Amino acid sequence: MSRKASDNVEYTLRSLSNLMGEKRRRQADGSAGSNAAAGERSLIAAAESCSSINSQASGGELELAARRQFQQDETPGFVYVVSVFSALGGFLFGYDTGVVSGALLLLKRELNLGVLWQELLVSSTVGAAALSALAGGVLNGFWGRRPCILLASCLFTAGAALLAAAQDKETLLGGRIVVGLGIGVASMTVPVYIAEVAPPHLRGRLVTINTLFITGGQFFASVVDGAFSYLAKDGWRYMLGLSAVPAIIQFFGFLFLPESPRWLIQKGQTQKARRILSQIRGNQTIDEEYDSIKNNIEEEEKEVGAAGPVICRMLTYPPTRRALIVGCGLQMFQQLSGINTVMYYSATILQMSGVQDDSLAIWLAAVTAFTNFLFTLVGVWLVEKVGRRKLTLGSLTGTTVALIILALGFLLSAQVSPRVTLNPTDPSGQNSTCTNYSYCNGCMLDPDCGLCYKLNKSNVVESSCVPIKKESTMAAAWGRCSNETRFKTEELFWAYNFCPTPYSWTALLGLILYLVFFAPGMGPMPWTVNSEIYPLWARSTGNACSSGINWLFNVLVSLTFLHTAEYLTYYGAFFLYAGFAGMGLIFIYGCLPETKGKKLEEIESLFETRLCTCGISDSDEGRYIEYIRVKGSNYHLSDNDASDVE
Ligand SMILES: O[C@H]1[C@H](O)[C@@H](O)[C@H](O)[C@@H](O)[C@H]1O
Repeated sequence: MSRKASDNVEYTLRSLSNLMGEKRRRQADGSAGSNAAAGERSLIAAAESCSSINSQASGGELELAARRQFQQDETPGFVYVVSVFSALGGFLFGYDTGVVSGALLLLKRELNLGVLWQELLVSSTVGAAALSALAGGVLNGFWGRRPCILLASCLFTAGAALLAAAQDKETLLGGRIVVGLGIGVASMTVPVYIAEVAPPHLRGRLVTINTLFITGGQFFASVVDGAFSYLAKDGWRYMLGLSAVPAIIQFFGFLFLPESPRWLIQKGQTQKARRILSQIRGNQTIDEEYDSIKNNIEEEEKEVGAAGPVICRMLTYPPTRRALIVGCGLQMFQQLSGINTVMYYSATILQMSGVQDDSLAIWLAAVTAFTNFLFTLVGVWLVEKVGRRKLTLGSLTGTTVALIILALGFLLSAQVSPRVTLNPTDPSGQNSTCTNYSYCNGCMLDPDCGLCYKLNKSNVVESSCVPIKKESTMAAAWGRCSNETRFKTEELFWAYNFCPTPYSWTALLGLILYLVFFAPGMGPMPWTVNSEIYPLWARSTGNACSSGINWLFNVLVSLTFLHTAEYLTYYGAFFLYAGFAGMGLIFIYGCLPETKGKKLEEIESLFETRLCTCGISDSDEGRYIEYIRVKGSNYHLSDNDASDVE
């Protein structure tokens, strides 16, 4: 379809040289246009090959023209400004989902929150995000991308204000729901918007920057949590209220930033779209891009029709149905690989591996979040080099192996679980299940108990299983480990959620490998791929559904983790995630096509063949076929020989 569309376009000699240069550039360095020097070389080469078309033109003139063209081809900085301002939505997504764990530590003491309320404050946001991501599809279609981003920043600001000023838990819940509504709209709109304004050779990188901002937001949140954790009174107000700052910056920034030109063309506002497109593309010629978007929209309408709800049209039209399955599958497997539980339990895993200082725990979470951020940066760098498919496959393979190592770490720890040697009695005379366990393993799996012990060299001695404090898992309710200051003076250790064993380093290795592999691929690619696989008419709805699936599985995995660990033990839970990741690997191998370097309008054709045949057509990956019309004649650009052109 895109090929037909481009057939209609009259190409000038200049755009022909451009296309040839682009193709050579891809062949030369495998990275579409990212390497400036290679780009320049290829354009000069294209100009040289064009010299046989126009025998009068001297080589010098052509070289000059090619150089001029190359300068024009440089991506204008405005695209980066637009992307960074939109990605603030990603930052807020990361910040608001990450900050709550630290805030809860203070909140539960100050407002006397029970477990139910703590869970409500965490999952209400994710639940609201799931709903508003779905609703965001309709809003994006009707209003456009820009108003949706403005709406999200208003919701973020209002939510932050409510949270910072809250006097009771009900207001807190309201604030968390408002923030969740903002997260949902932002999570589906921002990738779509960036993909629609970015030039094809930078699209993957710019959309991936949004995920970099998500993980950056999570890291920043953990630092803020650490910094304000010392402020026992009202520290949580700063933690939760601070997100208003980037939200306000984004709001005012977006008052001056443009609507997506693709959405405008779809709505018939063609003059405005042309103006914005040339603004975004700097001084490059936009006719080619504009025509291809416009023709594509017209063809789509002819083929699919415009009647009936978009989701029904998507499901009945095979290419979009397939794209939807791939997009939702990617988001589902991202969450089923357990990223949010691994992040959440990272402090425990690190403690388990020998970091005994409890006050360090909160900073350890920051180290994990930073690793996630750092390796997402690697993803930004790799996405236009190796492409989406290879990056996702490599990432998920490593993630699966890391999950197995993590599970083995927990398994080994459980198998050499230390014996409980002391059985103290509860001073209040209440019976607790904790004192009944004879091995640490049972004690660890009971969420109400912890192990208090001493170390003789590296052997656990004088151990007892006792109930945890109601307000904190950092100490015991009574006995030797009830007073944190005694830990140091009496050389006592407290283990909640883990058992001290010589094999704990295996879990640490698993955790590090997990983040190193997950962050560059499985973290960002589901968002990036979803922003580009749907045709314009289905883009908002497709992204709304897949983001909704992401949030739904996020809530599902986090809420079920503790129960899963109780029934299957910790290692069982991580083996289960490894199983899901393995299934995801098969799915991605079979179904995810490569979209690198393609125009958004070309991507639909990747889903024209039967679903899950991408693995088979792997060998076609590098092939680049384009039919163009040069002054009335059709040429096959893969015969990239200027002497063919008359
Ligand atoms: O892509 C993001 C990212 O990887 C985050 O670290 C994670 O918390 C989110 O759930 C995910 O959607």
